[in-house]
Amino acid sequence: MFGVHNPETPFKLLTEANLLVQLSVPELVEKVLSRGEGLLTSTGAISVSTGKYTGRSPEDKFIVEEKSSSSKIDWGAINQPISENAFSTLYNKVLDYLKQKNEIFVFNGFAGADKKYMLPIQVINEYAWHNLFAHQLFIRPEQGELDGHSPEFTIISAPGFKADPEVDGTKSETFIIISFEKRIVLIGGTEYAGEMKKSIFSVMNYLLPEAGIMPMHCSANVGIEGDVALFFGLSGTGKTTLSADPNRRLIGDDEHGWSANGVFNVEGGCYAKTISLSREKEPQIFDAICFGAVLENVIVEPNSRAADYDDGSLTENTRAAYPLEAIKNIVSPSVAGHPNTIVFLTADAFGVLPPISRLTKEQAMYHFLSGYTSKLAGTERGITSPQATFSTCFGAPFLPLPANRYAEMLGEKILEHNARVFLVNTGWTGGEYGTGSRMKLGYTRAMIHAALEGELNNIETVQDEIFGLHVPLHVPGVPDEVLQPEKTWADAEAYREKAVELAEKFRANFKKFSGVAPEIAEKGGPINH
Ligand SMILES: Nc1ncnc2c1ncn2[C@@H]1O[C@H](COP(=O)(O)OP(=O)(O)O)[C@@H](O)[C@H]1O
Ligand SMILES: C=C(OP(=O)(O)O)C(=O)O
Ligand SMILES: [Mn+2]
Repeated sequence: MFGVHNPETPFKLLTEANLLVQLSVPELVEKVLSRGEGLLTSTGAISVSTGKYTGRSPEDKFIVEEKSSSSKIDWGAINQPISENAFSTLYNKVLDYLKQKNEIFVFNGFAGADKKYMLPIQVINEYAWHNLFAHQLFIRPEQGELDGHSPEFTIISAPGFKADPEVDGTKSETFIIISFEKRIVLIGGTEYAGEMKKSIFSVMNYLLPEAGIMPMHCSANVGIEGDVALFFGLSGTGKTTLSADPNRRLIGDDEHGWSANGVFNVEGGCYAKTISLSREKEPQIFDAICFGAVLENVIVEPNSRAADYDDGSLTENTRAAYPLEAIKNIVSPSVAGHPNTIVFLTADAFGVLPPISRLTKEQAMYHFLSGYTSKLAGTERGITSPQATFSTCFGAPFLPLPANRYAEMLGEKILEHNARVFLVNTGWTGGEYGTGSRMKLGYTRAMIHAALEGELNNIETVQDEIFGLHVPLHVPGVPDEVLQPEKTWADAEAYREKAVELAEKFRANFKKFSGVAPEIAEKGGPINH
């Protein structure tokens, strides 16, 4: 649909090698096992460990500085430039490296479930398990859909190839490079499979706005009435967990587009965090980890091959990848109408934001732009405990264009479809990280349930004195005192100090949005005292 065919054809350059194209799940599982890449576990999932890189590596991510895209990119710490020369040298080295391999795995499929906006993609992998991951996470072609399939973006992942920063222009042995002109994502040095899915998300964040579609870092599900809900949030805030709901059909757990027709999933699978996973608390996800699923860095008991989800010894960022169909109640294909409820998930490490509050239109814009949350342990290299961050659109690491571009689109959509917006703190309560505790999942689920059922539409709220948020006094299934952060802290003065400190951070951060309508900054943010 984006009309540009991949001008480079890495696939053709690789014909000397042994290309294994479009292997089925059982064939890939056999390859993973026979090549010694992973183990079979007691549920039939395969388990792999990724070595040194167990989360994304944002410092090693680059965009090629090219004429056709350069002026559009929001260059900076997130979108770091690399020269065309450096890219093509590395690209040729990676291809030469892959040509030496006896087996290379190729998946052809799509990103974007709405047929009108589907992006044909190709994933070329050094490892069988990465190709299985691609098969489960991206959209699998249906019968006949590959006739004439011509990739408009190609991912090449060669983790065994290590760059030499001195000569290759990278920062380390690892690199994740997007060339929008050549339509290639080149990955080396890291085995963390999440880089592949999040690279295609970055690509969609570049391509979709040009087609008038809003790309979103959110999960989505739909109720029996056809009511669609979106859950925005940075990694670990609960998108996957909270969108898996027995009463609602899942559209997708992480990446969506919102077009004039409604929302659609970018992907064909889910990528759940599995730390402390239990059937009791998260039954849908627990049961989805069956044959064909991929467990990353989960410790497996050597004899019984049972996964020990409580063991975080390799990383807190243990993961399971499985196709959407592994969840029982899904929408297929993953497209639905316009959302009427939008939830912003924030994991507040300060422990001062209310567990749920209803946002005015100005607050919705303010909080979307601010994207206040925490980076949770393990998802990015070097993050070992929750770190407060302002991540615009709750997905700053994946946005190649300036933030306002996305925020304006959301603002228009919220107004046009009159969606109600809630801010939900899935992070800390009763104190900051270290003294307080993580919000109970059962309470968060009850609050989300009430919000989605419209039970919070016309109820009594109290306005939070520091952030100006409208907090419900009662939510079915949640003790009243849990709803008011100051009541959960042992020391009210300590609470106030922390809250004021966070409000200051909000203000300081918001200064960077100079072009924003003044009423958003004035009416959307913390109250001036
Ligand atoms: N109150 C809560 N709400 C949501 N998730 C919670 C909560 N408390 C603990 N968790 C845990 O936090 C993690 C959320 O991860 P996940 O849903 O995969 O996030 P995301 O999809 O946004 O990256 C899960 O391991 C979940 O069990
Ligand atoms: C996979 C990731 O995020 P999420 O948990 O949001 O899917 C990630 O940030 O690497
Ligand atoms: Mn997720």
